Amino acid sequence: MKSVRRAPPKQGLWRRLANFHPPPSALSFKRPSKYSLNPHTPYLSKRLEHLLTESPAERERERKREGHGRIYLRTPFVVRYGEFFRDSSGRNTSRCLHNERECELPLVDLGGLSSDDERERQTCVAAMAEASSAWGFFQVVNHGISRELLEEMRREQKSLFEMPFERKSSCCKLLNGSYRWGTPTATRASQLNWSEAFHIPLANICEGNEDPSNGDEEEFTSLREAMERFAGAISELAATIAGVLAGNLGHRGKLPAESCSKASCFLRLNRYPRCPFSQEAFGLVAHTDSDFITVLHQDQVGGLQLMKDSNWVAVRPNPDALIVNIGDLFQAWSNDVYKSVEHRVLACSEKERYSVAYFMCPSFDSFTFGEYRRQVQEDVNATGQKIGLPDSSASSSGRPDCCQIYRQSNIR
Ligand SMILES: O=C(O)CCC(=O)C(=O)O
Ligand SMILES: [Fe+2]
Repeated sequence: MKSVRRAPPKQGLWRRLANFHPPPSALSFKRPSKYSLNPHTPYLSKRLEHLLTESPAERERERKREGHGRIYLRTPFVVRYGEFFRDSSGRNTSRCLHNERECELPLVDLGGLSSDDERERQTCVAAMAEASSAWGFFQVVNHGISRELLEEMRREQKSLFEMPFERKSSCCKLLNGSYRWGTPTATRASQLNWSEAFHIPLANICEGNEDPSNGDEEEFTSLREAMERFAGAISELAATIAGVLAGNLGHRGKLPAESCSKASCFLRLNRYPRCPFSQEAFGLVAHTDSDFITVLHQDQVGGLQLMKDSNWVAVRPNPDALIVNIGDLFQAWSNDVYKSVEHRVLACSEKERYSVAYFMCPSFDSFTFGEYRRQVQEDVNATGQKIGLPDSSASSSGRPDCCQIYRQSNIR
């Protein structure tokens, strides 16, 4: 496997990828390094320690209190990051992020793909291709994933996040090392993700319960089964969509989807806790996805925004639809025909929000996805941006986050 050569700025990996129409290849994937849970300042740590070790009964009491309006006071997010939202006099600062225009994303009925009528099929393909170029995002209905499966996945996701804070970081083989919360490197509100997530390679999900000595595994059987079914269905959907979009560009042979292995694709379970500083906090800061294509199942709370014609627009949730977006690799692979568009999630004070994202990350003959991620990270560190992205105005300091480099945007 050749290593990735550092390319000069302006050309960089991005341009090389753009001219690269890859045959599928074996993928060597490197697991993400273990997430550090302890970026806490000393004067907060004692309190946090207490929070981390609170008993289930204590958590229950806390939940009840939340229900009676005494919310947020002791959550790890507030303890760790509350100081970002106070000015020097100790007052809460306030800046409103919530007045963006709401939009209806292009909606594609995937039923058209299996139509006997060739024109109908072509209309469906054209709608996806058009949206991928003009928006980088679209919604799909009649996507073939049953409502039951989506609901089951959401139920399992919720009970997973219900676990005590400390358990989430080290609970079992299935999840170990995949939990992250907040943004350990953040030094101000604009860099902070007010969210927690499990970022799980498909290989982990499909491994099965191989180590019966690990008592935790049993507890997660229903989660694993739901994830396995969900991952199977959503990866098939992503491969179909990627194949159709690649076919539309004239790539009829081996498609990138075929070079995806279970080790190179991820499920990311996101939870956005209620946030007392929602006027100025991000659930997820502005970023583009570094993968090939992402398929997202979100709940009805809302908060996802994307960049359209240099403005942020809010995506109105549609209960029947999944959201598809183009990642950096697909933009490069398509010679910029399809766009990897910046998006972000706003925090919400009223309701917590859940989403599940599937990241399709193929590999190529000359480099692995892990190498690609490292190169992107180097580019971000050296130049402040992902080389070749259209928006060069963002001042950034990114960090690799499996499938993403979060670009710290100029928004204050
Ligand atoms: O939760 C969402 O709506 C978006 C999630 C996302 O952009 C991501 O995980 O990369
Ligand atoms: Fe994303």
